[in-house]
Amino acid sequence: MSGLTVEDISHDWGARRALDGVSFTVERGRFCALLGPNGAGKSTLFGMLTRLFTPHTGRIAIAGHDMARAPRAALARMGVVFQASTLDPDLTVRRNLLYFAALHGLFGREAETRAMAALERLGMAERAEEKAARLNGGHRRRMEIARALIHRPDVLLLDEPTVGLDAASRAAITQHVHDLASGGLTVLWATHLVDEVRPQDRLVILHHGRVLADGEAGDIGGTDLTGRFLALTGDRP
Ligand SMILES: Nc1ncnc2c1ncn2[C@@H]1O[C@H](COP(=O)(O)OP(=O)(O)OP(=O)(O)O)[C@@H](O)[C@H]1O
Repeated sequence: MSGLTVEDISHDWGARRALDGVSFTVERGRFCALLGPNGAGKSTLFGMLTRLFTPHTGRIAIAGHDMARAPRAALARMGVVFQASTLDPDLTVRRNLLYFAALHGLFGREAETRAMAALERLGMAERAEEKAARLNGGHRRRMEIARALIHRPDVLLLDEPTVGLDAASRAAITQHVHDLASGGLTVLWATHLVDEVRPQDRLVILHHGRVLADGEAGDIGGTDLTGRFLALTGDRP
């Protein structure tokens, strides 16, 4: 069973074709980078994957659950970190997670245990009682990732999760999420930053709504993924 299946997905914003027959699958427990320049269609695809809107054609499946036929099961197996922050700045880190746990029907000791375990995984346990507003951008992102894991999803989707972070925070979060994939989580990581992709990652390059390359990053980019990416997307420096 694949972790994530995207089959022949298209979407138009008015006269503009944002996605044009996009297909790829991600094996379970794999880190997949969805790499594309601004306007490639990454956020539009995330909207489809999270059922913000429904594709008219094609098929999406999350951990084997078809999004059209079994949306509740599919969404229950998915954790999402959106591009814009959605934390409550006035609540503590722990309370933010407990609030989210309640949305998944988790309460009491079970919710507390899961919240602390998720924070532990992201190296955030010692921040549990701090208000979210006091955290720096990198720690806020880690907290959002911890929150997305609280219901133990099989698939984690992240839409440009390092935007606005400094180099050290970017590297730390990229490493944390690679570690999660090594632990069995299927990850789809949307980015326009080539340096977040590692040779052993699964890589899908999206440009003008089309998949231009799909395979292992090392095979696609060789020793110069940046050069290959720029050549494919036609944007030479
Ligand atoms: N709500 C919308 N209404 C109209 N057009 C849209 C809308 N959202 C996106 N688009 C257009 O669809 C295309 C794909 O945009 P999308 O935001 O999905 O790309 P992206 O890869 O996420 O880009 P970015 O990295 O800039 O976020 C672009 O041409 C964009 O202008």
